[in-house]
Amino acid sequence: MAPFTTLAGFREALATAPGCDEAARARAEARNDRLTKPPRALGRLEELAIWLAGWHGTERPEIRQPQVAVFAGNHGVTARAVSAFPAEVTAQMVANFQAGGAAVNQLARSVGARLTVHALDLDRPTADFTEGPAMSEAECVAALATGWDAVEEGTDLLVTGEMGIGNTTAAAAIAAALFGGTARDWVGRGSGVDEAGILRKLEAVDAGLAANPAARDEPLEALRCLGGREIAAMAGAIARARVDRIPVILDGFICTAAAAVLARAVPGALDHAVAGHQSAEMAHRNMLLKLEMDPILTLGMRLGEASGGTLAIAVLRAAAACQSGMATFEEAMVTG
Ligand SMILES: O=C(O)c1ccc[n+]([C@@H]2O[C@H](COP(=O)([O-])O)[C@@H](O)[C@H]2O)c1
Ligand SMILES: Cc1cc2nc[nH]c2cc1C
Repeated sequence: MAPFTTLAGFREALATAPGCDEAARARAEARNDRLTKPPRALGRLEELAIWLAGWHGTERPEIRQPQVAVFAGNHGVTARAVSAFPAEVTAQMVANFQAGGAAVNQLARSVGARLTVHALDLDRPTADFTEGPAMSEAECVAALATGWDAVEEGTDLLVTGEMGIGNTTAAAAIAAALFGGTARDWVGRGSGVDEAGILRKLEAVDAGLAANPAARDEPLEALRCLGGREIAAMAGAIARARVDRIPVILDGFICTAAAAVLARAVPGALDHAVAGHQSAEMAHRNMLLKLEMDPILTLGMRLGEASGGTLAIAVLRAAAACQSGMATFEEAMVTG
């Protein structure tokens, strides 16, 4: 069970998390130097393998039990017509995930990952954040705890993702609160809203920032006041993974906004996380730049539901396979 009952308690749990296994990381680096390839010829794969080694605590990491956790929530701000789709689609897509018919089901199967789906109070949307906080502290803590508890025993790589009509508006508002700027800097098309919808999103984000001044001062207040339950749950799962030294692959724009809350709340909170991909959502690139994260894939995806992060499991697994399975120069008797 989650070891916190307040936002301050959550922050404390995250702040006292251990770092990676530095000795294992150093051994992995030394092993990588002896593998049969010119130095750094595997590019980013080498960096990813060494990072994974540190969090797995072994110079030969292996991904055996990847978990893809998808969280769903509904947003009061959808009353302001900020999405191309109606709010009912959130619950309908949860049913689709459960029946195996969504993109993420196919992607998870193709990389051999276990998919878990977590619907958070879909019949009780958050409050419209243009009028005040989206969640009470108790609601936000409950959503963080759902995410925390969703990480399964034995998981050795976690991907977090979401489903929530209206949540690109919430994520844009969180980004503006954390990184500064106005709605213009962070609002994009989401699931495909038209020009008039973009104007309503811009108005909603600016109104949300004005109605929730504390959001700019305290990252967890940004989450509570502007976020949604699925966004808080992703933050909870990512934090739990940090505490248990489980590496994480982030998905797209909304997932990165959830992660950014943690990075702003506690320095080093995302040391165990990599960006799985860069979404086509306009401001995702800038959010990743602010977090100094280099996405593994850039495929023009903007689906959410953990899709891009799940695909990146294949790259991490390949990186681990090279690090762990390649022969050294001595073993293969190759002149180094
Ligand atoms: O992951 C992304 O970068 C991403 C970009 C645009 C849209 N989405 C998905 O679309 C939904 C939110 O879009 P919207 O237009 O309703 O705010 C939500 O279910 C997300 O999973 C996801
Ligand atoms: C159909 C649909 C599927 C999704 N999957 C994740 N977000 C989504 C948003 C929509 C609208």
